Amino acid sequence: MADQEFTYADVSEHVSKKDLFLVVHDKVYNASSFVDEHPGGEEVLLDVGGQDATEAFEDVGHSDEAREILDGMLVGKLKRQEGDPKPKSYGGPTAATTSDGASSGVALYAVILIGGVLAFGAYKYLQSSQESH
Ligand code: HEM
Repeated sequence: MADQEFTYADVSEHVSKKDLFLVVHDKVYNASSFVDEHPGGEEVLLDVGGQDATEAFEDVGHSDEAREILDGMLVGKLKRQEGDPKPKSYGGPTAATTSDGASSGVALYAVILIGGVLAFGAYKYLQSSQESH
């Protein structure tokens, strides 16, 4: 049963609470038995029913236990077809923000440093021009 292949069209037919399929990392899961038990609430699962839930699932940073529950609900693989949405590539929750944060941090540091050097230069200049009188 878990070797079965589903297209997006197949998956998108299972969107009710009693019959809820979702896709995580190109695998198809039947989450109907779990909807009522989900600690994050049934609403979020119903929201991604019949769709690719990879991003939503990974964004939350689910535990290994959550992944085991997911494994237990596996019904098959997603069969991609032309015209399907692209696979969601997932680089981790902080991959993009970390590098952004680092570069703007360096820029800020440079501005402070240059400002400090200029102020020190001006101070020295004023001092020396006062002494020469
Ligand atoms: C069928 C797929 C899913 C399974 C098996 C699952 C399972 C779990 C489990 C076991 C927890 C408890 C905390 C943990 O162990 O990480 C949890 C929490 C949570 N889940 Fe899911 N989840 C699924 C899909 C989703 C999706 C698609 C969302 C969408 C945003 C979501 C949102 C949340 C949130 C917000 C919490 C935190 C609840 C809290 O701590 O109050 N989950 N989930």
